Amino acid sequence: MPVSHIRFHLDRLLAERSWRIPDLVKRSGVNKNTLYAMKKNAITRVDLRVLERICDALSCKLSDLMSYEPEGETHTKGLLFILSGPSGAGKNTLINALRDRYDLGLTFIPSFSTRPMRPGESNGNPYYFVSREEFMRMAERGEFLEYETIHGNLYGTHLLSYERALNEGRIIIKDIDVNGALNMKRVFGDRVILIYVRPTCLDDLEGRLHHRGDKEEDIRIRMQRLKYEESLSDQFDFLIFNDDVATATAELAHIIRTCTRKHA
Ligand SMILES: Nc1nc2c(ncn2[C@@H]2O[C@H](COP(=O)(O)OP(=O)(O)O)[C@@H](O)[C@H]2O)c(=O)[nH]1
Ligand SMILES: Nc1ncnc2c1ncn2[C@@H]1O[C@H](COP(=O)(O)OP(=O)(O)O)[C@@H](O)[C@H]1O
Repeated sequence: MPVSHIRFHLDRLLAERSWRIPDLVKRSGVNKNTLYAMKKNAITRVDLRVLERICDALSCKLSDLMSYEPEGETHTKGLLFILSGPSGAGKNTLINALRDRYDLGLTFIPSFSTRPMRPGESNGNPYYFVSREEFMRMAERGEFLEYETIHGNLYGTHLLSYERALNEGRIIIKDIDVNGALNMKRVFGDRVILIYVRPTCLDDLEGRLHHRGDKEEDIRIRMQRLKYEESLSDQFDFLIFNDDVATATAELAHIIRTCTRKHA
């Protein structure tokens, strides 16, 4: 019988590094069956030398790899709704409309980003704006759950903020790019609900970005990613067509209410 209060976080540690079990086998020399069992939290006993080799290979502390979680204290209490989709789909518009018009008690956790601040934005809204050097220092210290380069800028989700919020049972909403969204699903499993947002007609996107005031060059860069984003859309749990903000916001609120009730 696997133990019930000791949890291994190998799944997350691998996802953060974009590694798979064979990568860790190569780097640590630990038997693959042991690692698979640990990843699934299905392991019953483990040699201290094995733990040491895994921590060495991952450059992490033992407390990053495993924890003792008494009843009711696992981070599987909260839920994370992730909106992804092409630039201009209206992800931020929907999040703002939801927070303004619906009382769902949602938590928004700003990511860290190196992109320049736009007019009307401030530090922490919608990002903590940092230099590339500061971002990379944080990444090296393992402070991000995942990070990606998108349209030439770095974006990262802050590990401790998410763990704390999920532990507290919060319902989180955040827009994250398609790669980051799928990585978060790998880390937190069914506590993550993936929602893909797009207009019915993809030709509308450019006009929206012009309307937002984006520069011609920025629009071109954003449109280059469209095909890639669309190619991953079928891996998402829900699809929302944002043609009308009020209708799409109502749909989003309905998804959040239904999933929250189901996971309560
Ligand atoms: N992987 C990842 N993507 C993020 C994160 N935060 C925001 N993003 C995504 O980064 C992309 C660029 O966002 P933004 O600079 O606001 O530009 P926009 O897409 O043109 O509105 C969007 O797809 C966001 O959803 C994060 O922490 N991690
Ligand atoms: N349903 C919609 N119809 C028309 N314009 C929209 C709609 N939703 C959002 N917009 C506009 O499109 C632009 C991009 O929206 P934004 O929320 O910034 O997109 P994203 O966060 O997905 O990049 C903004 O100017 C916004 O006002």
